[in-house]
Amino acid sequence: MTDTTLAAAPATDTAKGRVLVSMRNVSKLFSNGTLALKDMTLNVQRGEFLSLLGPSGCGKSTALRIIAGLGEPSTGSIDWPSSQLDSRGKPKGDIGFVFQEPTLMPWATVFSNVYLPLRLSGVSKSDARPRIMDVLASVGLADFHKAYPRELSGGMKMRVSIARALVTKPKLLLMDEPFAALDEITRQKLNDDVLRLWRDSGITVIFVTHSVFESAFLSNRIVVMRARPGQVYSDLPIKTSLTRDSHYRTSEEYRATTDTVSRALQEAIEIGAAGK
Ligand SMILES: Nc1ncnc2c1ncn2[C@@H]1O[C@H](COP(=O)(O)OP(=O)(O)OP(=O)(O)O)[C@@H](O)[C@H]1O
Repeated sequence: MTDTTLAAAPATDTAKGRVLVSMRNVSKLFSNGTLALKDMTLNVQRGEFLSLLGPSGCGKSTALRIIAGLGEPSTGSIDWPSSQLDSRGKPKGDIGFVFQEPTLMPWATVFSNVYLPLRLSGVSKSDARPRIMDVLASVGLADFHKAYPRELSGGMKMRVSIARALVTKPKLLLMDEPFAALDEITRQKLNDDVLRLWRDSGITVIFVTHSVFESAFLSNRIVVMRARPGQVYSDLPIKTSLTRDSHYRTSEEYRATTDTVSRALQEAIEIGAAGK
């Protein structure tokens, strides 16, 4: 007996205390006149694995960067209802970011790459060592701490990038198409690992992807965006009673989920193309 619950709309529980971060009526107009986001409102709940899915150019990365504080909204606001904020209104040390490129320092070992965010916040190497070795073990790279990036495969480099994002123990992990450049088998393996890390740590994840299959496998909520202007088109809770593993990938339930998400994405693409 399967239990897929998919509904086009309200995954937005706005109960205070459960919301980690809110985008409130966020618009972004770039200086070249591109309106990347218009009135985007999104409440991200603690502990969610939320995927932002949408056609190229719909503003997924822009939304993620604004949440991370790497860009400012033109209008609207980002609110952190229950986080301590620094003097610039950003949450203190609460965000890890993984980009599509692993962006490792080629001259530094795996250990030193993962140490970087701790070094920047003044943690000594000896204090950092146990945390670094723990996080490397959690991504399966404990034996590679002395290796250099050139000695690693693409998937291993991405694991280092994930370890570097997690070493500060952030509450929120933002991932911008992290596995798009990897082959399918490596991607599936990393999907399994990210799910395990999410389950074990209780961290909140916002994951940007173009892939219906990846988002349906990973997420407990998928926010489908439309383009021109970038906005939330559909908000889909993804529930399953099955363990998300290799059996789930071939299950009828997963197929039904991907069908529903594909339909929502297709509608979002058509509405964006028609400029409605
Ligand atoms: N710095 C910038 N200056 C001007 N326009 C920008 C800038 N960054 C993004 N844009 C534009 O804003 C829109 C949204 O871009 P964004 O990268 O957020 O979309 P996306 O959904 O992440 O796309 P993709 O899936 O292709 O990565 C696009 O039209 C893009 O060209």
